[in-house]
Amino acid sequence: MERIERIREFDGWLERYTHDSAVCNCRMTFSVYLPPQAEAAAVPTVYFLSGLTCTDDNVRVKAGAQRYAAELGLALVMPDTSPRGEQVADAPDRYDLGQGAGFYVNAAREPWAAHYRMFDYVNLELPALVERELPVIPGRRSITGHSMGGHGALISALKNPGLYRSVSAFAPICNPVESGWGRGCFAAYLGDDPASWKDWDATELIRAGAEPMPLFIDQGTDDEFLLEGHLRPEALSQACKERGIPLILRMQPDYDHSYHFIATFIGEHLAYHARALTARS
Ligand SMILES: N[C@@H](CCC(=O)N[C@@H](CS)C(=O)NCC(=O)O)C(=O)O
Repeated sequence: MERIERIREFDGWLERYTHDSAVCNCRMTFSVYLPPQAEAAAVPTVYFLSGLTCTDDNVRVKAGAQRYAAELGLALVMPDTSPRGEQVADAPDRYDLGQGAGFYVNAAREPWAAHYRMFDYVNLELPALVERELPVIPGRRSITGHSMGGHGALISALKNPGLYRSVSAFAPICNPVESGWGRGCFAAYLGDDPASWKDWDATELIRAGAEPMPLFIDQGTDDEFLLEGHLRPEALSQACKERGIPLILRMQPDYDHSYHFIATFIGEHLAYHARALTARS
């Protein structure tokens, strides 16, 4: 991998890398924040998966996460949201399909399947690379994300029991098979049979008996995408109740969908992950 940027921040380093991805079959970019503690010893890692229209850049400039990561001694890995490049299929007139909208699934249908394998990228290829090349503790990972990335974080944890010490999400798309955003992407990437979509939907995975794991979610009550029915935390909450999965769902009065909302609560999410990551196992 090639480092293309290195910025001093809170006595640690905000870095950006590009690398050839065998999984996505293209060059990928990601950012990582290494806290000051990483200069003395390897540290645990929190992955942050971003939402529609984002690159690795949005969270690192808007969430204010690095100050907390520096205090807590956590590395933050911030992947891109899709494969990129001229040879990668896209829907240029759509913000919610194609590049910037990988939806953290492995596409099964062309033209998408050639590159859109973000589930394997964020859960397999990227952690292997990060843990080989950077001062992080192998296997000691937690995951969070926003909106489409909150959906990505939830399915990553639910489909890979034991891979993450903890999972949280900001305004996640909880039940994409029932949301406009999810249906649009799933039909394109996975095919016309909605039954095949359920394997990539947190609420459906829980209904189908996913291994119990505590879930921690913050959701603003004034989020326009909540009000339009894209997010459906109530469906996830109901599934968790039926299956005995511990869910902390905090409905935060008056907050919207933006990074102002994320910036308000990111410190609490990182502290939650730090507790799980430093607990004796
Ligand atoms: N209104 C947005 C919809 C997409 C959106 O709100 N994206 C969220 C994630 S779902 C985001 O984080 N956008 C980038 C940012 O706020 O920096 C648009 O049309 O571009």
